[in-house]
Amino acid sequence: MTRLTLTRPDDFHLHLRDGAMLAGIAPETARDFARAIIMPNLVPPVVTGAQAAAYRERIAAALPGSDFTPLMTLYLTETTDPADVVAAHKAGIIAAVKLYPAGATTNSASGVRDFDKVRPVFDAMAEAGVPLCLHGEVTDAEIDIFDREAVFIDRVLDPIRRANPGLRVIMEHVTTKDAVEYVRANPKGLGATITTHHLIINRNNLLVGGMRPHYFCLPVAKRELHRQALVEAAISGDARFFLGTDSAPHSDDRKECECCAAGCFTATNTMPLLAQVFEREGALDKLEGFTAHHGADFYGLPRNATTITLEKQAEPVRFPAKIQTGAGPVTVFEPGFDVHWKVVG
Ligand SMILES: NC(=O)N[C@@H](CC(=O)O)C(=O)O
Ligand SMILES: [Zn+2]
Ligand SMILES: [Zn+2]
Repeated sequence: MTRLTLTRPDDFHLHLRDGAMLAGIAPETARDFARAIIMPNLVPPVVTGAQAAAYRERIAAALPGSDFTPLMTLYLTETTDPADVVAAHKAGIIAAVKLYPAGATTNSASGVRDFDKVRPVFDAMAEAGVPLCLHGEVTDAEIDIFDREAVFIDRVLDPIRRANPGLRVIMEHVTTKDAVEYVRANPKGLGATITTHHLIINRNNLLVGGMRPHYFCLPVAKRELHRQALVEAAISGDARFFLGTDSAPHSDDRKECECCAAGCFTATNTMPLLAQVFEREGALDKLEGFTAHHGADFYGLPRNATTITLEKQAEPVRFPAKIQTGAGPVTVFEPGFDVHWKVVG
């Protein structure tokens, strides 16, 4: 197959940032994607419906003439007002609420420490049908960073789901076989996003032969067997697994320094990279479900009516190495293998 026309994809986990960075990188997503779930971890975070509405306006202003639709989220804190969440969802301002355990990742200091404190919000969300997106890692100093996702499932996620069986939950950017197995074993109300980069790199790519700051993200890439479990889930056709790129731009000076910020930037080349990965697995026929159908169905959104076309090139395709923004250059994720697919329409 050399030409592939798919329903236009959506990105169910995206960082667009704000200000000059937003202006510089938003077109990279809007070029290929119809919609994206926009992460609220700005500084300060997006915590109220009014702030989400204002952020949505700033995104629209950064994309003049584009029909891209940002699907907004609220950043859950221990003082979030359940009534504000429900009202913002009812008004069509937000599509979901995002839970960051305090300290788990970039800009998560205002996240949740005591999960009991947000029970009333979960109850209201379950009642009103508002989905919960999770950064699923514990933050306890004694837990090894490579085990933090698996421990989160047992200690935090499973208890939340038992206490609120009606809550619809999306485990974001899953990185382990454990997470894939947990989703498979819990058929009701549970979905998971998988990033582009976690389908491509394992922890050796991050650490062998020198540390690669542009491969550092959270949750950190795991062993090869986990990457393989993610690929199997993505190409399985199982509708509970869908694309959330977690494209998370940081300017090069924040990546190439003593304390490198976490995040990989894949907005520019995600669809060609995924086509390459799915083709390698003999699963190009599963790419449309993963990138365009499963997530929309999970969120109860209509599937996009427009399409995207990818074409296989004889020569490897060259993508820009960096996107220049008013907030500095951002390095585009480099997969470490030749990519022959190109978006042509
Ligand atoms: N994934 C990351 O490594 N970083 C994200 C935050 C997140 O999604 O955890 C960011 O905002 O930079
Ligand atoms: Zn995260
Ligand atoms: Zn993220």
